[in-house]
Amino acid sequence: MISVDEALAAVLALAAPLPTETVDLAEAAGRVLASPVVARRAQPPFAASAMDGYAVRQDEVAAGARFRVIGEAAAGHGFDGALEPGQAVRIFTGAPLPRGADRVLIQEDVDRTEGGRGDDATVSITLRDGFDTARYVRPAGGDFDIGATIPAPRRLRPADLALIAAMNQPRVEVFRRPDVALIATGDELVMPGEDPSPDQIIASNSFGLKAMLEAQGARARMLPIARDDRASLEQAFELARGADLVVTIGGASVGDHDLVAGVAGERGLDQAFYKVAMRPGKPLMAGRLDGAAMIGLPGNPVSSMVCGLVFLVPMVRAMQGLPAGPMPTRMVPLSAPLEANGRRAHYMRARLDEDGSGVAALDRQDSSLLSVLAASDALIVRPVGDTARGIGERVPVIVQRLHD
Ligand SMILES: Nc1nc2c(c(=O)[nH]1)N[C@H]1C(S)=C(S)[C@@H](COP(=O)(O)OP(=O)(O)OC[C@H]3O[C@@H](n4cnc5c(N)ncnc54)[C@H](O)[C@@H]3O)O[C@H]1N2
Ligand code: MOO
Repeated sequence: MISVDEALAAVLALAAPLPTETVDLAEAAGRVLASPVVARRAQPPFAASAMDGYAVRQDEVAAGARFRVIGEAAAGHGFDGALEPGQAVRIFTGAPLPRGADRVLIQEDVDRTEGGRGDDATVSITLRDGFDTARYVRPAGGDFDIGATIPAPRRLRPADLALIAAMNQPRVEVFRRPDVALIATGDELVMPGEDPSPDQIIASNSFGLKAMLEAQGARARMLPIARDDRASLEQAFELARGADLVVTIGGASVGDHDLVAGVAGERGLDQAFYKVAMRPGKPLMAGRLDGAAMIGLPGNPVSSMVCGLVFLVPMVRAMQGLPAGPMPTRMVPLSAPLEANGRRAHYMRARLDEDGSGVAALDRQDSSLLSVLAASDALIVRPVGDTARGIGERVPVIVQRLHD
């Protein structure tokens, strides 16, 4: 049995970054940027008004000052001329500031007077006492300048997409999504909604894993359930061809019906390891098969989900060019004591206190209990041989990601 760290290093060695592709910005949410984005335009490209009001010269601003309104600047339609002393231009939010102006008076602060008729019509404004002293001018390039750069790799969030659009870049280069084939194995399994015989149960693991992997940017294909015979498993491996990562679920242990390692071996699996010193998840297997990475997950539902989190998530992240490494942990004080740990690293299903300031392991830790997993929002990571821990001691915790 190897350690979790050794197993993680071995699976990450199977997970090189995938080739890149160029996609429309509208399709890029959640993808990982593969090359930096450089602004083709400054934002704002001109000094712009931040408010609706009147553009004037800052050095003329004083309570009671009067200005003649000589024109209008709206968003998308600037004022062509230049502002002379004593003049103002009606201006709206987002409009370019006229030449000569460097201050905007908000319309709430002025009294407007209209005089004359026809060609002689004049509009003037007078600044009231107690006016707002802010300048309300957004300088050119105040958000970003031409050449501003978003570095890669980076998972593109909604705000990034808005920023890239503002930089006038309609497409981005991203890493290809990992294609993951999920193969559930076992005569006891039927799909949800089907009619199980008394000896059967519902195949649940692929649903949790699919959601977990897709939340990380992968595409996960659920292949038909492979039965506990060679032909059925062979067929499933055939259907998995072309995937970047093939994940089997179950059939990994030592029972007479546990066929995965045998069949994968006959198909040329270059095995990296079998069995990891962790709980749950001991009978984990990894290797390379037909040019793809292959991971054999244990069948117990919590084992497969914990292994998914500890190994598959880092793998699909690395395949998308993100830094390769373990799931991040946070040190959180215990709000209930823990017994000493044994010879396998233990990933204990746990709940954070309401305010996140403490964490307690749930009572039942059997690896078949999906209801306990679903009630948890964290995993306490117990190293091999960890001593008993008391209330208030800080322990490493993987937070939330089971529910992402
Ligand atoms: N003599 C030993 N027996 C077992 C050992 C061992 O070391 N010696 N290891 C145990 C551990 S730890 C685990 S974990 C399990 C894993 O075994 P397998 O990977 O071979 O899994 P199965 O036997 O196929 O299934 C285990 C359990 O999980 C259920 N299952 C399987 N697939 C699914 C699925 N897609 N959805 C829902 N549930 C699934 C299956 O029905 C079994 O109940 O082995 C121990 N035994
Ligand atoms: O190590 Mo197994 O994965 O307990 O359930």
